[in-house]
Amino acid sequence: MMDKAAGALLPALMEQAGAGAARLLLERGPELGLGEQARVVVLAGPGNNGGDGYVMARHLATARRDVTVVSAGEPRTELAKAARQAWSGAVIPLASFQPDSLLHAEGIVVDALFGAGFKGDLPSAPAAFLQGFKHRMALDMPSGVDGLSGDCAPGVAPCQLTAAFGRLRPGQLLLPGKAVCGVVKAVPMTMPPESIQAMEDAFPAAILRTPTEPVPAEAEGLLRFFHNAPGLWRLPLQTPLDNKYTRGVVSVIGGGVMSGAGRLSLMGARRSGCGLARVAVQAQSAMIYILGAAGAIIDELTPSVTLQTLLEDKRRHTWVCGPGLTSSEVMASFPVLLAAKRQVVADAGTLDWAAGAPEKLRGAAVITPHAGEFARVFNTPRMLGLLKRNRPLAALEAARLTGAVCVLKGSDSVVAAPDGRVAINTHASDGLATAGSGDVLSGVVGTCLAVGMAPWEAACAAVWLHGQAGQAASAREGGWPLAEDVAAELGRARGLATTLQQAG
Ligand SMILES: NC(=O)C1=CN([C@@H]2O[C@H](COP(=O)(O)OP(=O)(O)OC[C@H]3O[C@@H](n4cnc5c(N)ncnc54)[C@H](O)[C@@H]3O)[C@@H](O)[C@H]2O)[C@@H](O)CC1
Ligand SMILES: Nc1ncnc2c1ncn2[C@@H]1O[C@H](COP(=O)(O)OP(=O)(O)O)[C@@H](O)[C@H]1O
Ligand SMILES: [K+]
Repeated sequence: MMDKAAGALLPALMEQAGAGAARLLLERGPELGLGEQARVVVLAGPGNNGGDGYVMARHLATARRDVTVVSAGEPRTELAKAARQAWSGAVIPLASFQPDSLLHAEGIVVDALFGAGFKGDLPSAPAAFLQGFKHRMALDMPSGVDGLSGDCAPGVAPCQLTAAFGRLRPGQLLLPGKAVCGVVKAVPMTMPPESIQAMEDAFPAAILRTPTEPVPAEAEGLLRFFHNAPGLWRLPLQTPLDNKYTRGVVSVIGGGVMSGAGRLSLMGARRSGCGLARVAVQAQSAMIYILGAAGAIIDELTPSVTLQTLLEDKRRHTWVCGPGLTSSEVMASFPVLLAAKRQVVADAGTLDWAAGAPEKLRGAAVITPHAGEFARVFNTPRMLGLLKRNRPLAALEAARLTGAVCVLKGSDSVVAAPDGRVAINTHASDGLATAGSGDVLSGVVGTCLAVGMAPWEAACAAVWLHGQAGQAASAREGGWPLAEDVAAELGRARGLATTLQQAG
């Protein structure tokens, strides 16, 4: 709960939000196709989002813009009431507003109906009102979008521009919300640390912390969001004292039948900078790995050299288990690795092996399901519901059920740790939607773990490196890279990450 002193800061925040949103509209109106004299209609809801709308209207009027406020309900909060009072223009009840075809085509509606406080179904009259306009700008969120998950209620009117207040919200970055926010622009807000805390208290857990922002002790263990970027984690730099072992050893369980996935994972690990990568594979299938990667060591499994034998080498602490593996290959390796207390990245075949039985993954350091794999492992109605409507919570719950960090892959990957940290990754490329790109990622996670990073930081770093490599490979290949092209960019991605993390 917010204390009194923190509460006293909120009117100033609303003033900054409304003034900043007005400035944003004035600056970006021409890009939205609005003329100099375009009329602005603010649809104000009953909460503080509506309050922001009244403040914005006041600033637009001061800037001599033609602005009309339409009310979709009397203000209910003290803040919104004060903002309403400070607005000296008329307020037209929604039911009395007269439609006007010119206004609808050439003006813009500001969606100040609901923001972070939206719950349930979108009322049809205000939703239809918003939809009637050609141009729309949202304050905080387009009404009907859940600020935490990006879930959209039926009837959401997509906006071309969304003003984010001080901080981004998860729902502005996660699909489907991201798709209806249009361009999201942060309205800078001067916030002393007390106001950051006040905002967090006002909207629990639904703003994104920047990488360098400290987490207050009382937030430890609670759900909290971060934007994934260098600085949130730190990759080790190269030093003259390095040798291949200090850079980390990654071992991959190689599939006997489907070798491509394991080879891509190997490539991901090597290209992202591990000092040594090895593959453990049944002897009869070893040749493809031997011919495919001159710099890797291939350990041929025979009745006399078993996985247990390889595990006697304590330097081989990090393993990738899953890409290209059949269930029997997983059964013969994954439990053995866990019993030997190794750090394991569980992907692909290992996830399929754990279908309907997430407890089988307990002991893994990181799991990397895409939505289909997630649905197979966590197949209860509750988890399937979360997967559909709240990916951050789905990933968090998966992390808590398995004790592993969960990377829920997609165009908006989320990385959740059992302790409540959830990173949202927006640094990626559609070019990554190509077969084998996830296999590459599992190898990168392996490298980040092998070099000594903690599992959540390792997974976040790997997702960012993979995203950066995806962007670079897409640029190089005209938008259509292969997984191999993505892997080829990982060294440069790591170089960039280390530069950026030092700058941050
Ligand atoms: N307090 C602060 O520090 C700041 C708040 N800000 C604004 O405050 C907003 C959040 O304010 P609130 O918590 O008041 O929430 P909202 O203004 O988003 O909405 C809450 C109101 O809408 C009603 N409501 C919610 N869902 C409904 C539905 N489906 N049908 C009908 N009525 C529904 C609720 O009963 C409540 O009256 C943010 O989105 C942001 O715009 C900004 O001013 C920035 C600073
Ligand atoms: N549209 C997209 N934008 C950004 N990243 C994407 C997109 N589509 C897929 N990805 C990323 O590409 C990878 C695909 O992994 P996965 O589905 O496991 O593929 P595969 O099994 O073929 O290796 C994941 O890391 C995912 O986050
Ligand atoms: K809104």
